[in-house]
Amino acid sequence: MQDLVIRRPDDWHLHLRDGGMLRGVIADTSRHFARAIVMPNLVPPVVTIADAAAYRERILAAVPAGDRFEPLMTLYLTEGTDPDDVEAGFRSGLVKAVKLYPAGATTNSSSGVRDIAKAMPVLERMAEIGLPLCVHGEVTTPDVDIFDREAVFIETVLDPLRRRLPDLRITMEHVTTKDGVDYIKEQAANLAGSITTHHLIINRNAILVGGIKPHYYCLPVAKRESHRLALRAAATSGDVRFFLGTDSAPHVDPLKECACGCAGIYTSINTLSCLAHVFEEEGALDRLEAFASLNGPAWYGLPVNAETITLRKHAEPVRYPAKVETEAGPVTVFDPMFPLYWAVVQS
Ligand SMILES: NC(=O)N[C@@H](CC(=O)O)C(=O)O
Ligand SMILES: [Zn+2]
Ligand SMILES: [Zn+2]
Repeated sequence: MQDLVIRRPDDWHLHLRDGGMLRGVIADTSRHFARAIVMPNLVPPVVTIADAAAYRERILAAVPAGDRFEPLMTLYLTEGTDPDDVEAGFRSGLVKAVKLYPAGATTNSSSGVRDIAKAMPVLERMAEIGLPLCVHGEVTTPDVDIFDREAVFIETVLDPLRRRLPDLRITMEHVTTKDGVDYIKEQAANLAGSITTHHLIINRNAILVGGIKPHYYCLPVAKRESHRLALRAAATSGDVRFFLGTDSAPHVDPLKECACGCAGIYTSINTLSCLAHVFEEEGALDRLEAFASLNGPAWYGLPVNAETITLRKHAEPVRYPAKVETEAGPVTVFDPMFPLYWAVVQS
């Protein structure tokens, strides 16, 4: 038996959904994580500070009694977003980031941005006041191959945006490529990247070899092995610019197991077990705390959590349910395809 004590972690990219799904999944996060940056891609999306305040209340109402969990709210950037509303949300402390979804890039992104020039007044204001922009970094151009969409986004959208607004603080979310890792490392300031648990574990073979596996399909789609290795090196390096954003994205099974399945992988319940496994494999258990608990707060200008959690390595594999049952329906849990020995000791 081996114990590892780390500051209580936070999740810097999380989908909690709403209603019965929210009630079904929130405990898997609030059990282990103190805070999470909550994605605004509901239907309809969380666009205004009034939407965010109301959503925050619904989340808090769903947190199990006894858990202390702070949702960090984001606004969904549209071409009509009002800079004054965004600034008011930032000043009040409610809004911690604004999220850019290129229209059509991912789940519930149809209200996102088609022409970034139209969002410029908001982005300029954010650069002025220091409010971070979180980006789903993929182009949606039909002639760009799905495996190249992140690299092309960096070149054609992100880099020009950074040149135009160097003071804008940008989180490149769910980085999936070596190109993304390298780009972040090259920058002197104002750019950081979140990395998911599953992109440290699977490459694209998981989706396609031996039959099509919808529960390994997410966006950005997992890439080839060399990219996974670059992500692992970045996450376990201790570099302050990389931190955990699980992108745990629950969908009910019927919406994934069908002819046109949704993108999203549900990892909240076993993320910390998976991460301890990965960091141990990389000989970097001593850097798990930086990735999961320290680098994110530093980037978002928030205090590190005072509490700690203990991860314990057991002699026998620890078990997780294959599915989480919610009022909305069953949600399949991410299967890392190897046994997990680490688990959080419940206090
Ligand atoms: N990651 C995903 O595959 N899906 C996310 C959207 C997103 O983060 O792009 C979702 O909301 O389901
Ligand atoms: Zn995304
Ligand atoms: Zn996401």
